[in-house]
Amino acid sequence: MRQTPQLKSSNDVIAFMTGNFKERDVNPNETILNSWQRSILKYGLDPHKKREVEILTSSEMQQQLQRQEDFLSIARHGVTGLAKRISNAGFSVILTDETGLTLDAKIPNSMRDKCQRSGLRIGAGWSEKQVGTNGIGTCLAEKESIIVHQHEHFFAEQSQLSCSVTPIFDPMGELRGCLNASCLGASKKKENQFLTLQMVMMYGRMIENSYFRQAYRHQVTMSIRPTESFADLIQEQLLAVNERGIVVGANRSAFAEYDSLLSPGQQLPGSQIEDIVGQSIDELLTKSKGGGVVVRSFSPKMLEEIEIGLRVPSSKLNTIQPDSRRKLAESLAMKAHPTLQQLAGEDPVAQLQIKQILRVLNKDIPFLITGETGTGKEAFARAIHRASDRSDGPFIALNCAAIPESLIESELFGYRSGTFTGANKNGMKGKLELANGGTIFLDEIGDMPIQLQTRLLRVLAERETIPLGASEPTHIDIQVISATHQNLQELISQKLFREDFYYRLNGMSIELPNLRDRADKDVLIKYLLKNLNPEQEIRVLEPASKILHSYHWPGNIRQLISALKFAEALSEDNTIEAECLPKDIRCSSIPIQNKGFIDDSTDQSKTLSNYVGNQEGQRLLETLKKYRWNITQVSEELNICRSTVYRKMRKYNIIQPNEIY
Ligand SMILES: Nc1ncnc2c1ncn2[C@@H]1O[C@H](COP(=O)(O)OP(=O)(O)OP(=O)(O)O)[C@@H](O)[C@H]1O
Repeated sequence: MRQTPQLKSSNDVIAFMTGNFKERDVNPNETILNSWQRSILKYGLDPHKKREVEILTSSEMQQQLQRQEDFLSIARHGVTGLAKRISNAGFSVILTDETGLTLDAKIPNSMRDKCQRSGLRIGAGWSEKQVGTNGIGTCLAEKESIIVHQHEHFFAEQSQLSCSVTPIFDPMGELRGCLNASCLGASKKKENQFLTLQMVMMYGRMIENSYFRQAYRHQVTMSIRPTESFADLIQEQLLAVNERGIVVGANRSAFAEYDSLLSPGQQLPGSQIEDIVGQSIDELLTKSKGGGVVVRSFSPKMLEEIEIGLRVPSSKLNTIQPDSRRKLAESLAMKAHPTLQQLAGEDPVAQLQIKQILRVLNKDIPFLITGETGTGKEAFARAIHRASDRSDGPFIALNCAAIPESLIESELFGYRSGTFTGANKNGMKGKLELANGGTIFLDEIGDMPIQLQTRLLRVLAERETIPLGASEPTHIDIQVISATHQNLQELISQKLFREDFYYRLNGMSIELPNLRDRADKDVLIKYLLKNLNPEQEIRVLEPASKILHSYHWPGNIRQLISALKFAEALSEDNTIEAECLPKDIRCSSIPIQNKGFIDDSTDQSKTLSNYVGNQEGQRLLETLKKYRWNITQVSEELNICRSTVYRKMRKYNIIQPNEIY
C-alpha cells in the first residue's frame, strides 16, 4: 500500500491533492476540492488506504426504517418513479437520510451483486466522514445538487461509480436527505451525466412538494403558475395559507419567485395572500368552488396573469356556503395547532397551568417550557401565542439544536448585505426581527452556545438587535417563549448555561407532564382519534387500552399520535384491537405501574444481572432516567459496559428522548 506523506501545512495538503488529481486525470471543480480538503483535514482520511462502506445490521436498520417511516412514505413515489425512468440505462436510485444512511435503494436486477459489493444497498453509510468525497456525502455537506464522477471519489473503491445527487429539504427548509442516481462504469466524460442530474433534481423537487403538501395538509395550499405557461414540475410554486389568508409556508420555487418581488421588510411567510396573487382567501375559496376549479387572477407581484389551483383540506368545503367557509377553515386550522384548553384536556395539573398562563399573558413575561420530547412544548408555545394579543403577529421558531452552532448567530440576528461572501446578496432578516410584533419560540434553548446567550441576553434587556454588518440597532417588540428537555440548573452548575440568562428567560416556567404520568390518557386518546378521523368514532378495545395505559411512552404524545395513526390504519369496523398497535409498543414489557419490585437497598442490588426479564428493563429505564441518559454513568452504576447498555436498550425498546421521531 502507498504511504501518504505527512501533511503539515495547507500547502502540503494542496500539493498532495494536486498530485492525486493529476495521477487520476481529474480536473476538480471547487466543490470537489473543498470536499477532498474536508476528507483529509476534518475527517483525517487517507485516499491510499482501503475503505469499505459501513453497513448497518438488519435490526439496526429496522429501527431506522421505523423512525423514518413518514419520510419514506412521502419519498417512495419519487424513488420508484425515477427508477422506472432510468434503471434500464443501468442506474441505481438511492434515497438517504440527512446523515447519508441509505433508506431505500432501487437497483437494476442485472446489477444487484455488483451494486451490493459497491455499497449501493439499504443500510450503507455514505457520509463524507465515513467515505470521504462521494456523491451523497458531498451533496449533503454542500446542500446542493452535484455530480461526483468516478476518480473524483476520494477512495479508489468507489472510482467505478458516477453519482448525480440532489438534496431534499423539508417544508421548514431543513435538510432531510438526498436522492441519488448512480451507475457503474459510465463513460469517462462527466458531462454525459448532466441530463441524469436534471432528472434527479426534478424528482427531488417532486418529493419536496409532496412533503410540503403533507405538512400543510390541514391548511389550504395553492399551486401557482403563469397562465398558458408550460407546466414545469421543477418550477411549481406552492403556498400554504391560514384561515386569515396569511401565507404560512412556501416551497423553494415560491421563495425564489416571490422573495425578490416583495417590498423591503416584507417576507413571504406573514404576507397576505391577496398581496401576492391579487385575490383574498374568501374570494379564492368561492371562485374555486372550494378547490374544485382553477382560478385565474392578475398577480400584483408578478405583474402577469396567473392560474391558481387550490387544495382545500375537506370535501365539505365544496358544498357549504361561502360565509360558513371561514368558520370551517378556522376549525381546520385549530386542529393543526390545538388551543391551550385543548392541550390541557382533562389533566388537572395542565388545567391549573393554563389558568396561570392566562393570568400572566400579555404582561411581557417570558415563558420557559420544560418537558421530555413530544410532551407538547412547541404546541404549548403556539397555543400561548394564539391566546395572546399578538396572535395576529408572526410566530417564529428557532430550534437551537437543529442548526449548526455556526449558523445560529446569523439565523437569530440576521445580516445586512455585503456581510459575507457567498451569502444572500440582499442580506437576511434574523428570526428576532422577523418575530417583531409577535412571538419568538427558542426551542432547545439548552443548546444555545454560551457566547450567543450573552448577546441574546443583551437584546432581551434592551429590546434592540443589531444584525451582523449593520450600524444601526433595530427596535424589537417580542414575546419570548423558550423550551428545553434538558435540566438547565444542571447546565448552569456545569457552566454551560448562564444563570442570568436563565432568569431572564424564566418569567414563568411551565413543566409539561410526561404522557405516562398524565391522568387523562383516555380523554387524550379520544381527542387524538377524533382529530385523526373526524368522520367516524373509533373505539379502543380493553386489551389495546390496557397496553396504551401501561406503555412507558418515551416519545410521549408525538409517539402516541403515531401509534394511533398506525392502529387506525389497521383497524376494522372502527375498532382498535391490541393487534392493531405497533409491535414495539405491544411487545414492550415494561410494566411501569408495577412499582416497588426493585430493591435498591444494597449496592449489590444495583447490578443489572440481579434482574431478569421485565425487571431488568425496568431497572435499566429507571437508571437511565436517574442519570439523564448519560450512558457512561449508567454503565458504571449497573456495572456493565456502555455497549451492553445500548444493546439492552434495544432489547427492551428503550429509546432515548430526542432520538425518536
Ligand atoms: N396536550 C396535547 N393534546 C393533543 N396533542 C398534543 C398535546 N401536546 C402535544 N400534542 C401534539 O403532539 C405532537 C408533539 O408535540 P410538540 O412537537 O409540541 O412536542 P415537543 O415537546 O415540542 O417535542 P420536541 O421536544 O421533540 O420538539 C404535536 O403533533 C402536537 O400537536
